Amino acid sequence: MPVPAVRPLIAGNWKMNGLKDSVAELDAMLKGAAELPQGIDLLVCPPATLVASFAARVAEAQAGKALPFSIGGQDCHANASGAHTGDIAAEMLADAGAAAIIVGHSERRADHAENDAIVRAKAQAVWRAGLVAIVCVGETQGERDAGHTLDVVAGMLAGSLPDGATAANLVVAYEPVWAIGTGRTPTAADVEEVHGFIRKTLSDRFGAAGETMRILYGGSVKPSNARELLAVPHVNGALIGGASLKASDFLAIAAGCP
Ligand SMILES: O=C[C@H](O)COP(=O)(O)O
Repeated sequence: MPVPAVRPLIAGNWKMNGLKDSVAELDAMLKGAAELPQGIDLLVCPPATLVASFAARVAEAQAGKALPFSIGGQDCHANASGAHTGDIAAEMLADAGAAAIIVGHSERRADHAENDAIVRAKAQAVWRAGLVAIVCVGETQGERDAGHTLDVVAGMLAGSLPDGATAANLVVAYEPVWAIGTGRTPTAADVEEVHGFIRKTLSDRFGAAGETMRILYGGSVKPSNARELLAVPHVNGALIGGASLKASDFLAIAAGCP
């Protein structure tokens, strides 16, 4: 199928890393972002404790400038408020200045027993708060070895994506679980197969909107492999864990956008 021109998104997921003094890394990212080629969106998802201060810092840096940089959350509860000790609502992240929220990351699915129905409800919560949902899908090593990658991804997309997705409110991140934090990545041909499959699935379900929804690749993306991965058809950016903690690596990956 034709490969549409889609504006890339380079997103950093800091996971459970970062303290107040990590603002120095954010400042370095903001400085470097101004020097990147035009047309690349950047997003950093720090721990919830840093969302408000980081968003304020980004807003300061953007004063009078077109700097496509935003701050996001890493998870949210499906409800807007209530008796859910330790949880955070999408509305709270929006109030703190987040523009997007990751839902359905494999670490949430594994550590917190989140299934597709829960992920779907969370994605709806993200939209209710007016933010962009970044929904993660991906197979385990065992599923890949058994030749079930596309079936697993199809099932996760069908179960995790709510109706009503548009190119503006949904980003899909393909993250093979076995590639996360391991230094191992699928071949470019394997990434192309899965991203092409996701594109077709999105187009079949959401029509024209599905043709330009961003599909990110995530799992051991580094400056050394970013250029090759980002050049794969239907790879519209990256969701980066470890390498997003260091401004120089994050910026070098972004510079690898075709
Ligand atoms: O959300 C990000 C992914 O889990 C990738 O993490 P990683 O770049 O450390 O492999």
